[in-house]
Amino acid sequence: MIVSVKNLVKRFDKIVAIDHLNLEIEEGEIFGLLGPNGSGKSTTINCILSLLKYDKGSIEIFNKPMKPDAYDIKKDIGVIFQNVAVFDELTVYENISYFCSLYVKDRKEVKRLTEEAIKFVSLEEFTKFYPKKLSGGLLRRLNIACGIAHKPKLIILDEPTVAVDPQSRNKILEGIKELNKQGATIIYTTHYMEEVEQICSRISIMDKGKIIATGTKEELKEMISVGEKIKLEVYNMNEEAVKEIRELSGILSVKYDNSLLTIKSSKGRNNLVRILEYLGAKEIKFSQVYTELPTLNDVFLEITGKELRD
Ligand SMILES: Nc1ncnc2c1ncn2[C@@H]1O[C@H](COP(=O)(O)OP(=O)(O)OP(=O)(O)O)[C@@H](O)[C@H]1O
Repeated sequence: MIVSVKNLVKRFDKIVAIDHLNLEIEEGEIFGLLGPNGSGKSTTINCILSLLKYDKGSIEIFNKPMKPDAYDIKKDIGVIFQNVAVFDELTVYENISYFCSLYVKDRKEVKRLTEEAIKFVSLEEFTKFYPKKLSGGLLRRLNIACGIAHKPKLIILDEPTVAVDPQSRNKILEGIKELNKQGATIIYTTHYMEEVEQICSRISIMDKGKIIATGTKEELKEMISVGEKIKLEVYNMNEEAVKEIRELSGILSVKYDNSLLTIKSSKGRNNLVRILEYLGAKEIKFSQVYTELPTLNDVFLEITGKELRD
């Protein structure tokens, strides 16, 4: 086991930030911790890293108890925090080299690893730049390079793509997949469901300090009753018709707003056929039919009754 968290409880005075949380992360996973702002993702990470004292529970990393002075464990962990943490007085090259030298003593090896990290995040043209001269996306890439240059076995990224342009975001996500291919286990926290769907092999969904569901994205979507979302543009719909569609078999909910009819149906075949037959029989005209499979937001909505919000 790479990370094992048992019964973790963390309070800030009266706020219970983490409420009896359990996590097991195995070697080779890209593990996603998905939850809205304030759900407890960063607090969980800070406890895992022994940066925060917790009230109850136990944490093991690489099958050894994690403690504030467990340097043998820490040298094999790379952390990339939400807030960029680099030195303004050092250039791109000097920053990466500095962070790498905290873990690696041999100077030649530090140079080799620094150059490799620069190449990995495509900052070759910016090695002599100071952080203040970098755009937001490039700065994030520097932050990542500083966290991974020493080739850690476990890489923890806490919301590394907040306020990043789409191009840098994709580069970051592709980079994470590559680090995983090279052998690193990844923990990735975010409130963007698309990101965990794109890269994570397993996902835990958090809300109010608790893990409310865990599985692959397919398993999570299997847990809920929504099978698909059907959207149709319909122009002459009255309340009676909305009510009758709601009563068709396999229909979970119906919303009609601004000529758009949104229907959530349960798993199973022929839901769309039944709706179209009904509209045909009632001579209700429609155009544009879209169907969507459930998203992780639907999973969150069904379990918690509220939107994950993107
Ligand atoms: N140092 C602190 N003192 C008091 N309360 C805190 C502290 N840090 C976090 N909290 C509270 O603990 C809860 C969990 O916060 P946390 O930052 O872990 O959530 P998060 O999921 O990482 O959210 P975000 O994406 O906004 O960082 C929140 O209610 C937050 O207000």
